[in-house]
Amino acid sequence: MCLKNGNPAGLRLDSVRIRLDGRELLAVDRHVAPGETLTVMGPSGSGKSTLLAYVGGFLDPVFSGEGRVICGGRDIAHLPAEERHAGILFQDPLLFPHMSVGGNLVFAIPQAIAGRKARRARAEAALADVGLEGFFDRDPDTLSGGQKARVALARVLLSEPNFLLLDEPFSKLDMQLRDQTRSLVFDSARRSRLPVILVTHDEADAKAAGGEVIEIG
Ligand SMILES: Nc1ncnc2c1ncn2[C@@H]1O[C@H](COP(=O)(O)OP(=O)(O)OP(=O)(O)O)[C@@H](O)[C@H]1O
Repeated sequence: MCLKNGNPAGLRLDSVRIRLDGRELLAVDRHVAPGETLTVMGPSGSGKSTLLAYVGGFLDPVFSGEGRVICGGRDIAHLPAEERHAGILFQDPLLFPHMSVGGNLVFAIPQAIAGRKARRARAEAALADVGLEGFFDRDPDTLSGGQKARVALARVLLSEPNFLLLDEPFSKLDMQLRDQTRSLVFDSARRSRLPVILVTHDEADAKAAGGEVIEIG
């Protein structure tokens, strides 16, 4: 299930509760509208990344999670990660080093889009959208941190996700790049009508995201 034309109903976290060693780590009830960002803040160890793992379908089995994650009108909380179509950005862009930038992007395009030329054209357009026209044949190791972050964003958007999960994606960028990359990410999410959950320690990230901020822990 991949929702075309954005995610019209947004994302609902309905009575989400996560426990570790029998103790409640976090409890969240929230709706994230299409194109909006829910920012999750809280001390180190409070469970912010764990919440993203629950929503994305990659919760470590040491945790027990319950509660519905409603996306596209159905509860996806029990689906395997690959059926949830989460677009995920971490601190490190994690591009495949043995592939070109273009290879990394084409790899993310859904199989339903057939034909080498069509797939390449999509990847090139996505690169242009993030200000990296002409980078298709570059080796990822030759890119700056900010350029890698842009490629990672282009890759996530090409995968046609239903929502975005962002785990401190700007924290390793220098100040100026941080501002640019934030704008690019949140503008792209708004344009694509994607609900976003952002985990951060940085108030400036929350401000740039512009949506509701919750504190856990
Ligand atoms: N595999 C694991 N086994 C046991 N405990 C774990 C495991 N992974 C995480 N934890 C614990 O679960 C709690 C929540 O971790 P999590 O990474 O979600 O916190 P966080 O709020 O994202 O922290 P930070 O801000 O430091 O990234 C922490 O106390 C952590 O030590």
